[in-house]
Amino acid sequence: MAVISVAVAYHSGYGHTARQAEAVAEGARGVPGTKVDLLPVDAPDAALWTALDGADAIVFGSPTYMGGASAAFKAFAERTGAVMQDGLRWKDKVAAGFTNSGSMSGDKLHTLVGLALLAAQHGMVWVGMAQPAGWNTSTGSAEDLNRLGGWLGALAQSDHDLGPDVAPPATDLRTAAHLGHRVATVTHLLRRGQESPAA
Ligand SMILES: Cc1cc2nc3c(=O)[nH]c(=O)nc-3n(C[C@H](O)[C@H](O)[C@H](O)COP(=O)(O)O)c2cc1C
Repeated sequence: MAVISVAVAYHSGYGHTARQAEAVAEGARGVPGTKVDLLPVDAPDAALWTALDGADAIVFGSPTYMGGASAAFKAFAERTGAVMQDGLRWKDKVAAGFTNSGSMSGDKLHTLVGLALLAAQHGMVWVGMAQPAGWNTSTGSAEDLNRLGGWLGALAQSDHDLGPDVAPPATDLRTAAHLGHRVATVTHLLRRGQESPAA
């Protein structure tokens, strides 16, 4: 079996989104033949760009600050312009995204849309949740997978008065792990397709 690599490229100002990133990584690691790198992007150095260049899939993650990605994540995203100008160097890599914020909605969708556009600008192949929304029936609960009902990427919510040791809650970490697992699975499928192209 071919080994594929998934990079989780994220920013976290206060540690909550870092917990979500770890859960995405754990979900990806659960797919046999998958190597995973957890990569903070707030101090981009040569090692970061080398790791991202070598990854088969990149999962972008940011807290939602003021209704969008954090300034630190945006600074990283702007620096990827050099990758785009270098002949779309990340073209055909798999991409996905996640975000965490204080409010249930918190305008998180806007952050995810920004992450998906970043991937589109790079010619990457976006993978969504492939998971129905939870907690939207009279018998549903906050423990449902995908309780916040996102399709484009994984959503998490962290109460403002709780530290990253307890927030986001386990239910959102399971949702993040689901996305990581999905990304690794799709990346393996694409790799197999590249190895056995249709006649
Ligand atoms: C500058 C700033 C802006 C924020 N803007 C939002 C927002 O637009 N919506 C929201 O729900 N929460 C907002 N929050 C709350 C954060 O998203 C929340 O505390 C999150 O858990 C922080 O993640 P982190 O610990 O990874 O930085 C904001 C927090 C900060 C510091």
